[in-house]
Amino acid sequence: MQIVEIKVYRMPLLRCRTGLRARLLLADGVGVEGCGFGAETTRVGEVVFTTAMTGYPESLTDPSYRGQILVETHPMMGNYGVPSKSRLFHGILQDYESDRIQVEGFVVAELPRPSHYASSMSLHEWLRSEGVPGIYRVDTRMLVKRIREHGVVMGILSVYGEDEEPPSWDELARKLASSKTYDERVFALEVSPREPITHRPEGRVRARVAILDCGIKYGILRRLLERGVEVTRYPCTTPAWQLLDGYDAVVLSNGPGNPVLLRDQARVAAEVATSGKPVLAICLGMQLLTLGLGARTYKLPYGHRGVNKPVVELGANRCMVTTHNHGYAVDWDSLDGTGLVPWFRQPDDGTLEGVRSRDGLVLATQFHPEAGPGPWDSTWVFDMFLKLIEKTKTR
Ligand SMILES: NC(=O)CC[C@H](N)C(=O)O
Repeated sequence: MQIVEIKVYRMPLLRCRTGLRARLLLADGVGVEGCGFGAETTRVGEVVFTTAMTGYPESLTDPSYRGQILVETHPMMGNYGVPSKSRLFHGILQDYESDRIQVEGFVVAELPRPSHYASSMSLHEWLRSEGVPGIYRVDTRMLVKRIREHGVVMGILSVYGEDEEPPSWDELARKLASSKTYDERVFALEVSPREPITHRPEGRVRARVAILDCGIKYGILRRLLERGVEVTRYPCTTPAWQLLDGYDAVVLSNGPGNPVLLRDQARVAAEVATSGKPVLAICLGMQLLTLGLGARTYKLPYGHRGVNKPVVELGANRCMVTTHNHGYAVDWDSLDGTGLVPWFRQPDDGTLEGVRSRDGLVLATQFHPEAGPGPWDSTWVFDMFLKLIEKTKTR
């Protein structure tokens, strides 16, 4: 997309504590100047926002944010620093959703100094050590309003030293125009493991589950391991027979990017879903499952990202507050003939938030029942999955 005119917004910048400045340019011509933090580098990504008020270590390491520049609506980020990686849960990092920062860039209004007993470093140090740029002291309300009204846009974020010549807006515009858009890139293969990885629970093994790992959040592993499930994560390119061979059930993971680019994975999802074994599909997993069975997905104008999103369980007359991170959704009207029925609905915009198979063996949520971060209202979905596994094992 060609930028016709650039309009620059600046907050009064007295002094940047980090000694860095930053420029963020959106593809619609909005330029924002602020203080920089993290790495002195330039990155391109789709600019999206989350309404989560906390849980930034989990959001930043969520592989589903790959390819995106994340704006936080909550005005202060970094208050409790960055959790130490020595905190483990069943051998998995306790406060992270993967081993590294996944976002392309981070946009926050204010970056306070951290204070917390479990903090090992500041947000600035963490982003710098992982080569990720950040910008603070910017009007994130203005950015979010624009995205909400005009939809998500591509953007470019550049961090430079306070005494250096800033990259020109034209140069940033040129780099942005020559980059591929988010929707046409396949990110899932970048965050998927190269080889199978097995994690064993502490204590008795109640079930063995194979995961089609297209960028799984560690929270899903934690919720399975604490229930006595041994999990084996397979690369996103694994055929269905391997996921079914010797396992009690299959999990189709969350992951980044446009689901329609993952045709082979959608076929695999449909095969495991019709195998007679229980299947739990989360977020991208639900999109692959529904696509594979003949439904359609579409892009939401500005997505659902937050830890404070209501979903209504259809037929049960109850509502839960849940964690979301999705830019695409499944079309309600395309479920006919798939063997799937609606399960959850988002009451704000009516988005389909979950489906189940008619025989009840396949459970799929568009939201994140593992809630990392987020309220634990929906972790019972994992108990339901375990009950299904136990029922089918003794059949
Ligand atoms: N969290 C996810 O799995 C995201 C799925 C997909 N990439 C989307 O944005 O809709």
